[in-house]
Amino acid sequence: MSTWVKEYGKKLCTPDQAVGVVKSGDWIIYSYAANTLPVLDMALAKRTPELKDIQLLAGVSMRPHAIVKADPRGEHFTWDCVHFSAIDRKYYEMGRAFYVPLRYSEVPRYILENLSHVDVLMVQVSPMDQHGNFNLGPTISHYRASADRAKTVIVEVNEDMPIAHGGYGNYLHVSEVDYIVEGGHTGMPQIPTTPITSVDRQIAQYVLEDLRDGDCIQLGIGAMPNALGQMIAESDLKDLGVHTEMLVDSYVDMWNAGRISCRKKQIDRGRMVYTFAGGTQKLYDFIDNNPQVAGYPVDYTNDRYIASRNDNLVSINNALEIDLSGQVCSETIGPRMISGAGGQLDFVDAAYNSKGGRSFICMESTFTCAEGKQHSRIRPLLTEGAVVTDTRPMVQYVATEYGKVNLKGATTWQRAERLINLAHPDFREELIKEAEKLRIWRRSNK
Ligand SMILES: CC(=O)SCCNC(=O)CCNC(=O)[C@H](O)C(C)(C)COP(=O)(O)OP(=O)(O)OC[C@H]1O[C@@H](n2cnc3c(N)ncnc32)[C@H](O)[C@@H]1OP(=O)(O)O
Ligand SMILES: CCCC(=O)O
Repeated sequence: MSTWVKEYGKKLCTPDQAVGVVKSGDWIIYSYAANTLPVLDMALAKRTPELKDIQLLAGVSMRPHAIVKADPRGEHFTWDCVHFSAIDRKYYEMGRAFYVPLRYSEVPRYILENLSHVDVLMVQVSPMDQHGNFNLGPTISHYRASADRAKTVIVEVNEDMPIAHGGYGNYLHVSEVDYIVEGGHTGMPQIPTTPITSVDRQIAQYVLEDLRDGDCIQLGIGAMPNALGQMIAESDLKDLGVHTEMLVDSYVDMWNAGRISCRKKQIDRGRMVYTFAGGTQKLYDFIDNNPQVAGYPVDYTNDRYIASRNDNLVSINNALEIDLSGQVCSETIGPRMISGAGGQLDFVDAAYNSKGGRSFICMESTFTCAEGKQHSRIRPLLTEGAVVTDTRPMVQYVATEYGKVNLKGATTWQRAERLINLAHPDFREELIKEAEKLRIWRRSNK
């Protein structure tokens, strides 16, 4: 029996024994994206009545949590989230979740330097290999920093987790783990691709026109960037590279269609670089034991200097609204949290700083609310309480279904004119009147 198998045996315990280490007042690094903790979550939920003031650091939840069901009012566990998914948004609407305003690239440093204490890391892993390594599967993100900082490391083994190749930081070794829980076959969360609308296709078409063979792409979170991924798969582009934050199903389609080779990249040549992946089984099967994908910690993937070492880096991200001066809000509607800053600003910055790089902010020109009323996403001022995700000097191209414009170096009147031309025609007259009041409308504008 190898040393590592013996060590595994000593650390193996039941879920209840493992969560027994948690005490009131602890900070726990908890589930993130496809790294869910179905078994430890159930065990911890059973301890709800006896625990107080537990801080859970989580994000981009892809499965609902037993501890939220056991504590719907948040009297025992606080949900501190670095990015909201639709599930986290529900917790927030219940008054149950809080946001940590951060650029995603900064999360490892936040864990290492800004949290007063990190008591426990709970992380899902694939089964141990013969060298004593537990692979982190599709979520590398901030787990290396978390293991470095946490006083206690608990792993939950999922037999269904793919083995993801990486640059560094994609394994934990049994020697640094305190408790091992065997979760059996708990599957991977399945996130279906959102159907592509005709408006998504129109917007994506404007970006597609600007893509060139050999570009290195980053597609952001949400429906629209993934529509573009589908359209790239159907195009005749070739030798695309990938240096991104989130890997989704459309990258598999682009790969299978022969659009991606990563051969023109300046770093990680031949490899699709990402920090977390979420999608359907097709994506997890693609990652499994595939040396052409490389998972890295987020302070590598999203670092502007590292990402922009790739020439022709093109970032394509979605937004919720933009004001006439070019300030972009992608995370709130007024004061109401929708998602988070994520890696949007990281990649807007990195793409612009890459030789030949370009950054695109894309959005449908309108939003139809539950009452059936249409609202313009291009607004004179951002909705009161909205936060600025990308400051106006950072923003380069903006696209809606009415076209695309470049805001870099544009004056305030040029910005107003260009953005009003991207608005739905029903709102343009009103926007011009407001621009006049804001003194950003030039009489000869059209
Ligand atoms: C991932 C990478 O590789 S890097 C960086 C990418 N990261 C980012 O860009 C971070 C910021 N961006 C985001 O989080 C996303 O792109 C978003 C939120 C802008 C768009 O994401 P999508 O999933 O396409 O958004 P969607 O249109 O489904 O809207 C999300 C929610 O906001 C609501 N919403 C959207 N616009 C409005 C609006 N104008 N008014 C009210 N509600 C709105 C929707 O109804 C939906 O709510 P629900 O799911 O609770 O019912
Ligand atoms: C933080 C993960 C998601 C995003 O960047 O949008």
